[in-house]
Amino acid sequence: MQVYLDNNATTMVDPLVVEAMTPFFSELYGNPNSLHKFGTASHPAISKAIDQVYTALNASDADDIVFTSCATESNNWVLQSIVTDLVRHGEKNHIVTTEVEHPSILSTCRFLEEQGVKVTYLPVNDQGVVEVSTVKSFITDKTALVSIMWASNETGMINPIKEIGAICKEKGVLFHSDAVQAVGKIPVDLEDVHVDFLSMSAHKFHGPKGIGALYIKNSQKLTPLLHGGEHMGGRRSGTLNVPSIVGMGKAIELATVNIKETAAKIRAQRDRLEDAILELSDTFVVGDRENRTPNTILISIKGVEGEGMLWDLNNGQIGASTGSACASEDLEANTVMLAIGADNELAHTGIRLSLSRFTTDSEIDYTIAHFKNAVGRLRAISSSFAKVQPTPGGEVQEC
Ligand SMILES: Cc1ncc(COP(=O)(O)O)c(CNc2co[nH]c2=O)c1O
Repeated sequence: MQVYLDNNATTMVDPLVVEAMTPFFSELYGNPNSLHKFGTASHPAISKAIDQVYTALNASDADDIVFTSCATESNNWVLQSIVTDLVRHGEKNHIVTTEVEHPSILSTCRFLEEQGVKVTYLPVNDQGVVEVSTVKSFITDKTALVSIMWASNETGMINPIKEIGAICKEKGVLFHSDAVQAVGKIPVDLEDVHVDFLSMSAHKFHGPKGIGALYIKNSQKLTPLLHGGEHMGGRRSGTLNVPSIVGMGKAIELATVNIKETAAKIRAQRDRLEDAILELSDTFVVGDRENRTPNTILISIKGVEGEGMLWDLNNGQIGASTGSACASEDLEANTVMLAIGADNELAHTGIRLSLSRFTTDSEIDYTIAHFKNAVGRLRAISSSFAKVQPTPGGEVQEC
């Protein structure tokens, strides 16, 4: 049996999405900007995909949805263009974000700091969530943008976006949320929650890789990151990736049409897996279940290196991760676990398991059995998990 539990890294493309995309590779393949019928033939499908994204986010017609190549591009676009529009020529020079954002936010902020932009990296609490009062206390009259992720890719923990958005609106500060791990997993209603910009990525909700989008409220001015054509109303140049745009539209529709029922099914499987693993001694899960995306577990197993556990799981045909794939190649401690106060040893023991609507009950059963055996094996050879075993004479010895 093969079990894929790394859906926060990327997901399988839903076969129904592949079916929707197929005609636009070799049949309706014209450039949508061409005036002939080969180009205009794809326009209805592009319009439908845009409508599917608007519907999924409950966005207003006054807002813009601009397709990008990925959420990394969307995040770079907002941060770099806010500097172009509000910092270089204006009185503002400050960005507020958190210590636990995705590298596409943190690395871009560090790049902007090299250009003189002031960035505040807010701490998170022991649940990995940023406190509303903390955000409020660091906004000044020089703050150009607040950028805070809707849900963590590492822990699944959900930030108080509605409250933060209300504060930003009240203070007249632009607010961006990287919602990559929220869209398609939990309800995102932009009539109910105020954000000026929102990033999303199709391959996180069973759409194709290489396509994302940026939501822009009320057509807010935002200098393009990519120049060189009138695509997407001059917002983002580059020939439209029609198959992937169609795929993103179909994927977001499938992911959100029954989102509450789907989330409940995934959560039940996640909780059963989590409960079983927590029966093991010296284990703990980051964050409470009520304020977490339904598919994610970041669990610490004392005495078991995360990479060693990944290797054992992989040998058992189970795919998981120690955190963001963007950082998985190195053997560094999990930054989020360090941020919530875990010591360095503990921060090396994090394993992230992320389910999807395609995860089956038998896959959960198999994972529970393998996980428990793996922990026993790995702890038996772990120097940091010394066991105290009674000897025949009753003396106790370290081993
Ligand atoms: C919160 C968040 N923002 C941005 C990105 C980048 O999205 P992309 O550019 O469309 O790929 C990711 C991908 N996160 C992960 C990729 O691999 N493991 C992860 O947790 C993410 O989780």
